[in-house]
Amino acid sequence: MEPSPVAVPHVLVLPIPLQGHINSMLKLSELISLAGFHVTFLNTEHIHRLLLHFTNVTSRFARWPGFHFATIPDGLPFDHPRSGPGLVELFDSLKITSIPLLREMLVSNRWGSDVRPPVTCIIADGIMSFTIDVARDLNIPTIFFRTVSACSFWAYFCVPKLIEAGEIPFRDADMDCPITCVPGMENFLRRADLPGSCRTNNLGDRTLQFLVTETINTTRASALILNTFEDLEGPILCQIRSHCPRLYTIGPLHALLKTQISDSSPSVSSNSLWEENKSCIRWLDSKPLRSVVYVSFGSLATMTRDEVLEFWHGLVNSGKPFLWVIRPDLLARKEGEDQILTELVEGTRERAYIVEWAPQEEVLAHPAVGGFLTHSGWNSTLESIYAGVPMICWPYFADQQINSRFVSEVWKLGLDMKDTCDRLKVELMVKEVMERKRDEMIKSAENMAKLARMSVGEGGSSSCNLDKLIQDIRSMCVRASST
Ligand SMILES: O=c1ccn([C@@H]2O[C@H](COP(=O)(O)OP(=O)(O)O[C@H]3O[C@H](CO)[C@@H](O)[C@H](O)[C@H]3O)[C@@H](O)[C@H]2O)c(=O)[nH]1
Repeated sequence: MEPSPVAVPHVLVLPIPLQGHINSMLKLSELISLAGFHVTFLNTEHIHRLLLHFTNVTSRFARWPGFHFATIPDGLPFDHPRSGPGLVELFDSLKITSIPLLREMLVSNRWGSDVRPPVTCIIADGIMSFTIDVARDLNIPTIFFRTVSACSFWAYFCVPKLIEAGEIPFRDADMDCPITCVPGMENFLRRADLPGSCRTNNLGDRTLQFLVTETINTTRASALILNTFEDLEGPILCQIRSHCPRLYTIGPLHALLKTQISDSSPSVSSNSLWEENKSCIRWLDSKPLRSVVYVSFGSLATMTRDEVLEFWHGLVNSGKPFLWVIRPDLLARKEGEDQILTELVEGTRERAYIVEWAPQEEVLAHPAVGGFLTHSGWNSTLESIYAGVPMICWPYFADQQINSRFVSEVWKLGLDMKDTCDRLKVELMVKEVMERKRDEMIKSAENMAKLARMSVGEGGSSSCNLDKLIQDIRSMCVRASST
């Protein structure tokens, strides 16, 4: 009997409810919607409320007739912080709440309708491997999207090998000691550069176990999507392909979206969970070419009062103007410490601009920005690479530790100041990037930006891989419906 053709695939997109993940998943969803697919984007109620409040997602996605949002509870009380130490509770609660709900909703065809077929494919965040078990029972192919760099993915993948070789747990406190068991990184990787959770003496550490298991589970998925590009991480991608042969690199995703959807200016495509303060663009307009240091530590990092002060003094002493994003929850605040923010604003009125959240892509594309002091989150790193802005890296946790090593040692796009936080070092790093090494840094940043632009342009690797992904989703759905 002829298999019944599936006219239009229906993809269920399942993000982790955190800014860096939601942002990338929404961008991917727009690209898939552009191909004419039905897309259901499953948000937690909490994240959906924030998105509706701070962005124009409803009107923006209205242009895709096949796209719709759906929501599920995350199982936590309304006022739970869902960040910092609360992240573990979020993950635990998601697992307990989501698995039965997801199964029930798929079985009852909750997201299908007269005009929308049942779900035919799932694209899940790559650290939600429980999806595979649910989907497999229902014969639905699952593709994983890992929102981190290929280099950090590969390092997590190699952790069992590192344990077997006795490289972790570390035998002493020498963090410069070379790590030799991650193929492709033998010449430059040190203990200090391994993803944050490897810095433990307890191999049963929950975060380490979780990330390693989730990474290895990727081999069970039908395919893997990474937000990176071949010219940036080619040698590491070869290593990953020997375990996950169906690998689509479609980064930088924000740039691919811009090239595929011509009216997608940065401000139009914001997926921010905080209110963007656009007044900083006017402030940047008044500053000379490449004179400003942009400072942001992403959506999750927190800092102590002393760390904030060291950065502040270092930046002020560098003599450069700076634009600093200080999220309302950046400071691990204790009583009386709110005062510090007022002092910062007052003390830097001449040369600095402080906002709670910025339109980051627009800031990085601004000609006045000459350097980016960043926590090395993967989205920020890619956005900086695409904009051709050299980086000063102060990694906070997880993948950021290895991203910063690649930025400084492999791609030569900036400097890595991990594990230090003192005003002299900050001042020195800023001066290196903005003055002493300025020309060489700008040259390599511009070269890499050019490669990034080529990868998302017509015939570029990421653009072709997106086409291939779209075709493969169609064929996966036809195959699944015929078995
Ligand atoms: O004022 C700001 C600050 C940030 N952003 C955006 O927020 C995102 C931040 O993402 P990222 O740089 O990846 O940092 P995190 O929010 O910390 O991301 C988490 O998720 C990333 C992707 O998985 C990981 O690489 C990080 O380690 C993890 O902390 C980026 O798109 C920024 O453009 C803004 O729009 N405005």
